[in-house]
Amino acid sequence: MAAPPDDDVLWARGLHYSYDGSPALQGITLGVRPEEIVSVSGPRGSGKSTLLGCLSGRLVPTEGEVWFDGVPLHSLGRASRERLRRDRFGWIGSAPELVPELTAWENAALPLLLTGARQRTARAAAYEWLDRLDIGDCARRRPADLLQSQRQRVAIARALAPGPTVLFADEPTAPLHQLDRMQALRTLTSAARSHGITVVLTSPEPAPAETDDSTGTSLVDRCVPLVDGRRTPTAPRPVTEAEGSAACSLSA
Ligand SMILES: Nc1ncnc2c1ncn2[C@@H]1O[C@H](COP(=O)(O)OP(=O)(O)OP(=O)(O)O)[C@@H](O)[C@H]1O
Repeated sequence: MAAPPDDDVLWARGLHYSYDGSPALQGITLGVRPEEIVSVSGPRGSGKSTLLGCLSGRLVPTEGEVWFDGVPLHSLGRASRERLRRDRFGWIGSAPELVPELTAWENAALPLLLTGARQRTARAAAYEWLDRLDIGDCARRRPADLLQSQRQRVAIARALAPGPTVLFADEPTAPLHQLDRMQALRTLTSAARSHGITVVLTSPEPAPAETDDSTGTSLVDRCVPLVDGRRTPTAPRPVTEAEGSAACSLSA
């Protein structure tokens, strides 16, 4: 078995995944460099969520390999995989799944508390991220008292507060309005960049949201288009602003 390239923090080769015999991924190979922000795009059912699931250790591929930082995720036992996910990965889903009984800061602090951090440390980190995401004044409110866009920011704070090496975000802006979408994506990508966090996110088609309307710049470094569980040709990296938006829209 060939070792993964040294310069990729996350590397997958020949990934296949089937649901009850129906193929969702059909031989995906993909490398992600440290601190890179990659968007996996494609139409509904193209396998984006399944790919993210396999890369993040939520799903075990039917066939193929996933390596993270030199560790073969695909062959780890369940307990080691869960530990690695907890300690090194962050996850944001398309719906902000917050604990309704907890306040915003308690939700954001939860993963840190679960890894044994002291309450004071977890609270400080939670407040810091909520502030950074411009929702510090919502810290004491419960999810039901927040707007959807604020809840999604709490979910982003919760994913970033433990300082993951890789953040996986499955259509993180899907439930938001167009304006909130761009802002949430800008917030997420700039927070990740400033903290050296690698990001793999999925983006639906049509209307990938990676190009910042206000500046015309691409918020992601690279788009990986999928169709029917396979990669389609993609732009070389690093992409320029024009290439970034073209690569995303071409794959529609
Ligand atoms: N839990 C499941 N059980 C059975 N089939 C599934 C399941 N999840 C996904 N699939 C199927 O696998 C294929 C890929 O689905 P996947 O959700 O990964 O695609 P996607 O690109 O993320 O789609 P969407 O944008 O709709 O979320 C689809 O044909 C889908 O119907």
